[in-house]
Amino acid sequence: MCGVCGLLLGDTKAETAAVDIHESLYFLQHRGQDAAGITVCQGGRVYQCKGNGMAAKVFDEGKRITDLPGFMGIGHLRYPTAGTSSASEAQPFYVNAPFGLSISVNGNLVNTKEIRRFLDFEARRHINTDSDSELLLNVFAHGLNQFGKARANVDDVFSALKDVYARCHGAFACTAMIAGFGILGFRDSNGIRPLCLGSRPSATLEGATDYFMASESIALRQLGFDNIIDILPGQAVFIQKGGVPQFRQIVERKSYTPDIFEYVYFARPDSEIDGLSVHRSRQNMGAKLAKKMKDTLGEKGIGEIDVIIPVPETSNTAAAVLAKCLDKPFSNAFVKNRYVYRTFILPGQTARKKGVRRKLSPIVSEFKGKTICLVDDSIVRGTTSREIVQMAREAGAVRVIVASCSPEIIHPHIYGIDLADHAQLVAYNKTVSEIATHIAADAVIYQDLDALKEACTEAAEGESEVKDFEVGVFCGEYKGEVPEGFFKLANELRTQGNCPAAKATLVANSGAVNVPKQNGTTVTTPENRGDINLHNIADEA
Ligand SMILES: O=P(O)(O)OC[C@H]1O[C@H](OP(=O)(O)OP(=O)(O)O)[C@H](O)[C@@H]1O
Ligand SMILES: NC(=O)CC[C@H](N)C(=O)O
Ligand SMILES: [Mg+2]
Repeated sequence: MCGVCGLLLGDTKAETAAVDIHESLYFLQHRGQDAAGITVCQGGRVYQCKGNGMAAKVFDEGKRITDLPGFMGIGHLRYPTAGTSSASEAQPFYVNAPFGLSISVNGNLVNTKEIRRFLDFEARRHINTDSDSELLLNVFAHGLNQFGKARANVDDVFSALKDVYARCHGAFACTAMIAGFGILGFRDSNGIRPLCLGSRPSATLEGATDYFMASESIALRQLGFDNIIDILPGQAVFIQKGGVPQFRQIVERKSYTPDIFEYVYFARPDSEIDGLSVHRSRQNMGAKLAKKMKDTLGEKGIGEIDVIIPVPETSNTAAAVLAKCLDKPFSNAFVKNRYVYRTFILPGQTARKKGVRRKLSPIVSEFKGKTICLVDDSIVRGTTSREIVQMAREAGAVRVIVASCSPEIIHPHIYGIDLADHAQLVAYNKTVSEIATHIAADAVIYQDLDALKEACTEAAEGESEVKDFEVGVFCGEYKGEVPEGFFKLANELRTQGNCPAAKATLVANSGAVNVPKQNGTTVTTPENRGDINLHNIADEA
């Protein structure tokens, strides 16, 4: 679930776009911890810095920003969900022809094999990595090139996007830059991945306006942007140098169904997505889960619970409301190590497991001799719940109930979350009591899907058009099309690819043909191969 952004300063002589973009990356960091990048443009020339690591590492605490001059640019934070974790797949991606195009993508494509074939044999464009985002950029570039012009106009840009929507299936929210011309934002026809736009008065040129797009509204607000609107499903916006936003419905909207996982886990609580407050949705999840607990455990069962304990950090909001609704004491009895970040989006199960113990530790006195109810936003692979149930017992809890703000996750996520194949999902093919046994809890209680959807729709700040969500992980019905044989192929490639660092699951989604094989000899994986990092100042360290 990457973070993307794009900025165009009203003062075209300004050279500080990278300063603001860099700042915004800190408000989007929770969406991707593996790689970060910024591409800017000054005088028609493109400058870029990107690499593996969090923003602070890649940009060396801001030092590199001075090497990135320009009045417009785009940024990216990567959580790899296709291709590999190689530094060459850090974004933004750049292609020189036509016009010097750069792109930042949040999302996943589901028909990469077909696109790769098209680009290879028909468009005859060279693809240098396993990333699906590089494919999307090249489809766009091919579309623009078809006009055979030395300079594109705004209509050309929108027309080329038609090709992107026609050929690239899946979910995506993208920011793009055309050197010397302007910045572009567009969103898939179901609005699965988020993107919003805001404006602020220019600080350096009177009467001029700066425009900024980002995955989450918090990044806009913290940088002083206002008048925030969501880009709509199938819609694009282009802001030409010195101009105002021009909107175009590129394809008909198929639905308006944002990914419910944004509200459950991904987004920051201080963001609003598609008119729904993430914070309020999580409060509602807590209230609805309290009701489900009453229905499941009855008065006696509820009476036995001594304390409600959140599993920091995402579930804090929901757990506090749940405790209030059940009239129970609430305790922050798991302390979150502030120097450890999100564990779910770490690459590799070993790192994730280690991450949980490093991140959470119990205040023993809060557990001793008690019946506790642990509240988490989701139970996916069960890595977190298995570890924390054990920690709670080690700390002296006599009974441990685990309550999840979202229902059982039994299907893979295919639109930009590395949410595994069925076999890795703890709830797959198990009854609730089998899940409890698996994570060594005395009981597990899950939110119902309808209640979760209501929790989100009831979080509208004013009007929201959103009445339904992408919920494929819970029910197996995805909003976008899923090509025939997609899961079978993904599973086959994943099994063959048995290559932890390269994240075989990701290779599966990329449509790449040469999956590394484990035959006892040392294999060159996409991970340890040298990268060709084109025009990247991060290499000059
Ligand atoms: O069942 P699992 O596979 O462990 O995945 C679910 C857990 O992972 C996430 O936490 P994470 O530590 O990533 O982030 P947070 O601090 O925002 O809660 C999520 O909030 C759950 O706690
Ligand atoms: N999580 C995402 O949005 C990832 C974007 C893209 N599929 C990548 O892996 O780089
Ligand atoms: Mg968590």
